[in-house]
Amino acid sequence: MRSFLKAALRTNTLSRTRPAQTLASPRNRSFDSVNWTRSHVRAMSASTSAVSGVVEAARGVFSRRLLPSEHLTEKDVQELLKSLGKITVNEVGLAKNAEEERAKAAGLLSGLPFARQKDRRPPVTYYHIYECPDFTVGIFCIPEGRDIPTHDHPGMTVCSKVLYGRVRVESYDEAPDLAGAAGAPPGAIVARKVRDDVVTEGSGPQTLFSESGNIHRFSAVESCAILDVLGPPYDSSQGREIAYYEEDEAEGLGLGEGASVLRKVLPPDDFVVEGRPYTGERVA
Ligand SMILES: N[C@@H](CS(=O)O)C(=O)O
Repeated sequence: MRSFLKAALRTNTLSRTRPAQTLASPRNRSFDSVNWTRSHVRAMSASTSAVSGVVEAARGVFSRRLLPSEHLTEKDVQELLKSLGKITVNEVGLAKNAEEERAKAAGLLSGLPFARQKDRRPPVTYYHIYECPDFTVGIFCIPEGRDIPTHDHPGMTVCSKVLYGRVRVESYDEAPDLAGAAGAPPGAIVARKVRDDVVTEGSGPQTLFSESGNIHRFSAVESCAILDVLGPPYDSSQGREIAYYEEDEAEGLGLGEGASVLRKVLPPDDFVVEGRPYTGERVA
């Protein structure tokens, strides 16, 4: 069973009581055609679309190139980043969500019942757009105050674009060079925090590579949507199994300035990703 699904099933009853297709991630993303809405069908008539442009550019990076993902550089993903730059909430069917979230953030909907449901801890949602053996494309929506916990993308490259909202990105690089790193507790790695900032739609597309910024956490400062292209996909049979981490106390271990100790953990109990039917432009 794919690792994400295993983790999700392990984590909570909500997951177990829902039909399998409501759980989704790049590792579990098949949707039934009944989920397609009218707008989706309308979009099918378009012969090309900005979303198809992203898929085509991703093919150029992950399918046609002989270079393994581990060796990709900024230069190799430029076309893909350019095509991601053209995507807005309109192309992916999230204009209404974005409008509602902006209104909530501005306090305009504070009298309405759903605005009072903060304690319900809404889940992260996932809109599956496309997958093939070389890469996957989908959108994660993270409600304000929730996160995608610290995790890695072994041997993978990920190009992303924030479509709305504000997300804090904390990224780490493994740092075997740090003094004392070899003495990390079993099941832990020594890493350097290489990034801690807030990203918005205006920040433009971003990339993480197999050796840089590969471990990260997304925390929604405001509810946000992130379009992700991951290549190659997670696949435990190929050594690309997702791992989750928690930061341990590094002080007193003599690891040197800026060192973090990341201990491998199971995903938190309340971390659940629910699938939603994608209603945006169809991939030609
Ligand atoms: N790679 C994460 C999502 S993220 O890095 O945007 C996952 O597939 O769960």
